[in-house]
Amino acid sequence: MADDLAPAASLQAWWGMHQEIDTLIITPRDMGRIDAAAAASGLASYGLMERAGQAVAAAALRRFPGAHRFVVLCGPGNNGGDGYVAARALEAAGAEVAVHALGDPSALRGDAAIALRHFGGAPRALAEYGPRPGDVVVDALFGAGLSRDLPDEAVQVVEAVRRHALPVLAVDLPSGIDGRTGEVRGAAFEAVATVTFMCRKPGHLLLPGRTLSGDVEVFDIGIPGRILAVHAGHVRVNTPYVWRLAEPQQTGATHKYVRGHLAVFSGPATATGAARLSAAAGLRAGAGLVTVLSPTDALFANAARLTGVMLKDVDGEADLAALLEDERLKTFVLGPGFGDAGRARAYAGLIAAKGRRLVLDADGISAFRDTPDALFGLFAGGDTRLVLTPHDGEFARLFPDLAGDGTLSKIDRAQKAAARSHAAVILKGADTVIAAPDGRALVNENAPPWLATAGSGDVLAGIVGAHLTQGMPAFEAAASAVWRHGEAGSIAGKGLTAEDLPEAIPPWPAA
Ligand SMILES: NC(=O)C1=CN([C@@H]2O[C@H](COP(=O)(O)OP(=O)(O)OC[C@H]3O[C@@H](n4cnc5c(N)ncnc54)[C@H](OP(=O)(O)O)[C@@H]3O)[C@@H](O)[C@H]2O)[C@@H](O)CC1
Ligand SMILES: [K+]
Repeated sequence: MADDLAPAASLQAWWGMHQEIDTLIITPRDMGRIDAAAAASGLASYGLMERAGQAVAAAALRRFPGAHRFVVLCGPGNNGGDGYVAARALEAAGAEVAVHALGDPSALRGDAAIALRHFGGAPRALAEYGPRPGDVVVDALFGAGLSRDLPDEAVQVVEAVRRHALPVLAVDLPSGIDGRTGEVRGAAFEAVATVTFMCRKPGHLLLPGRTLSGDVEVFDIGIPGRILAVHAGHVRVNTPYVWRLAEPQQTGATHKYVRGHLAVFSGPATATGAARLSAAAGLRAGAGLVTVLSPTDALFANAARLTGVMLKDVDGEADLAALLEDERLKTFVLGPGFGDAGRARAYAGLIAAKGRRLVLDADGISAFRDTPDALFGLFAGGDTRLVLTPHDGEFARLFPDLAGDGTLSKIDRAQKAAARSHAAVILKGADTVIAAPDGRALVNENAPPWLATAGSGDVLAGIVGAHLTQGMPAFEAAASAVWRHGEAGSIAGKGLTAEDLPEAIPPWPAA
């Protein structure tokens, strides 16, 4: 089709070759591979630990100038090793330092054992730590290697530190946060700040890890970018960097039909507002033309409140089939306020059969709760033409097994769902994840908390539709829509209502 302006395959290749370190999100497993590859390339691994620990000490001194005492809690692995380096550096800076170890320090291996030797002091047992006012806790118990729930001894310290409201600076990750999923394993420190190395991990971006990590400082300990790039996986932060090449090109000569025609299905007379929000957002986000397709009984309700958006009555499959004869109608938004599940399934079937693109949201998603495979089959062939925009509840309707699998991270769930459904999936939340059927995934972080308001999802669906109908590939259309939606939330500001959002959608960022 003429709307395939940027072929998905070349964007995929670009993704593999251009890796801005700030955008990488690396799982603990891949970070382990990176460590191993760095060591195999001749990079002295203790040097990495030394730089990591020094960075932690520098952050502690900078952030907590009024600390009476730094209490460094060291675990049984390399996270503990970073802690011993930090303790040594803090002492060298003239600070008062107490070190407490989980487990037997003489059992430390490798670089962590070297770090303890350089520290030179004798750590006291973790259970002997008694919090005092003025303490700043440097948490080096567990980082990337946390493999099960925190041991009781550590849980007790987490609770004592919380009771005394002591500030915590976490090394790599707050202990208790699973770096792969962002979930809490038993208990976790709540850090004022976290110093991590080279790149952020999923646990820094996925909730609740995102909140518990506080400010995340990423420190470059000197692992070459070429090693990171080889093992970086397919997960990135959702920034314009990752989709800017797919932005719709607009010239002075761009005709409104070239910018694409978007159609949004309205619900019945009692539920028309959601579709109008989508339509208004679609127009503002750059669709050349937007039409609300309305049941006849809702025409007046819609007509009274639409400007700039066109209106057409569609009362069933025959009407829609006739409309689909118009090749310029490329993209549909189905679901906001739609209501009628049977009709939603029939409409989705027709749209798929005619090779059009579909944003399936809200009631459109729920309509397939008993027959998700039928939906996935509709869009199975060719380029990705379906975008699904579920929140967690809607996700569980289409993918109950994935929703119920506690071993999966939110990123894993979105990736598996995208592969299964042949759709770009926007798994919504404060930590929205966008995934493509080919395995690429993005975690979004620009949405302000007040964006979670009634109707906000309808606006997002409209922006996605606008991007699709301008020819963006589905994944890039979805990701950039989530980003612009987040920006709109910040621009509209605290106390916004969904009606404020379309006007606040910003222009495309400068390339
Ligand atoms: N990335 C980099 O480039 C660099 C990374 N560096 C640092 O290395 C850190 C990763 O080190 P790591 O792999 O040794 O893991 P870490 O978090 O110390 O824990 C592993 C130990 O804990 C144990 N253990 C696990 N869970 C447990 C539980 N619930 N309860 C009890 N025990 C448990 C586990 O025992 P096991 O599971 O084997 O029985 C093992 O002994 C990383 O976060 C960063 O700080 C820097 O030094 C510089 C370069
Ligand atoms: K830690």
